[in-house]
Amino acid sequence: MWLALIIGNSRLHWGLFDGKTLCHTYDTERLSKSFVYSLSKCQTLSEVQQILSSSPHTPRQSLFVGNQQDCADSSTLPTSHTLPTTPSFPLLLASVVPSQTALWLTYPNVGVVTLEDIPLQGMYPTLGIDRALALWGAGKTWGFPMLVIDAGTALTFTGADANQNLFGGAILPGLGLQMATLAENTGQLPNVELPHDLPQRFAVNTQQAIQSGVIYTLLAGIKDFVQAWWQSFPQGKIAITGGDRTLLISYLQSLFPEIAKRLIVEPNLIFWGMEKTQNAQFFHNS
Ligand SMILES: Nc1ncnc2c1ncn2[C@@H]1O[C@H](COP(=O)(O)OP(=O)(O)O)[C@@H](O)[C@H]1O
Ligand SMILES: CC(C)(COP(=O)(O)O)[C@@H](O)C(=O)NCCC(=O)O
Ligand SMILES: [K+]
Repeated sequence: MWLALIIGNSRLHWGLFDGKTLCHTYDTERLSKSFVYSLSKCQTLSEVQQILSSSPHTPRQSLFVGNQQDCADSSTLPTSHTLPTTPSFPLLLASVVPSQTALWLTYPNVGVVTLEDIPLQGMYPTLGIDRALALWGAGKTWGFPMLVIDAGTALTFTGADANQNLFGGAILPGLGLQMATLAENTGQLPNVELPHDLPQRFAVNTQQAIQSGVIYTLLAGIKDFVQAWWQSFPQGKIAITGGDRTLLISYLQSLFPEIAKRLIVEPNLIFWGMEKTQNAQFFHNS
């Protein structure tokens, strides 16, 4: 068993693996140095699950990964399994937040994924590790050419051609960040939640005007990138991930159903990418 930890700009994403099988995922807030220490002292799987799902730093979401056929059910996990030889539960880390990376490097049994661990060609040195991993995970799972849309704190497009060569991509503020930045940097605009359904385009109040502006321009931008991708790669695949994927898919289904139909929706792309690196091979036997 091993833990994968992805440190994004909004929160931490945890994956509990049994070898190649992703058993549980958890999203938590950023955690303290004392939490890192407590996790390192866990001796059993149930202690690890306990600390992740009910620490004072309560996770906002705790999901059972139900779509993996061979995934162990939580009730069948060896909850009293004592860790055999390693002093701490093995942890594989991928982070796009350097200050958080530094904190987690204090964990005794940590491996860090870098771009060098990902066999994609043509990556530039400052490419985000989350983008490279999501692209690798999606391409190895569904095939190349592959374009990944990650609707997280930032919204990113990251594509690779049939030869697993980075084609390129783009970065823009994600849905949440666009809403927040309007509220933070103006005198009269309120903080507004994202609606579940596609709003009216021509709004007649402030709240709906913000929602409309952010959502319709983002959808138009996605449509434009997707069409450009299909122009370069008519058979190219597209996968979407990230915390805002479900909302975006629902908007796309209303506005551009032809595009929505062709998207692969997968919350765990980065975990699949981590599992498919050499680092994870190392953990498969632990
Ligand atoms: N429970 C949640 N907590 C925080 N953000 C959430 C939650 N559910 C959905 N989101 C959305 O997910 C976005 C962040 O996406 P995520 O992929 O988690 O980011 P990152 O990996 O960059 O930390 C936020 O903009 C927010 O709109
Ligand atoms: C673009 C990102 C901020 C996305 O981070 P996230 O929204 O997933 O937290 C991150 O991948 C990053 O810091 N990238 C480095 C620059 C680049 O990819 O070119
Ligand atoms: K992202």
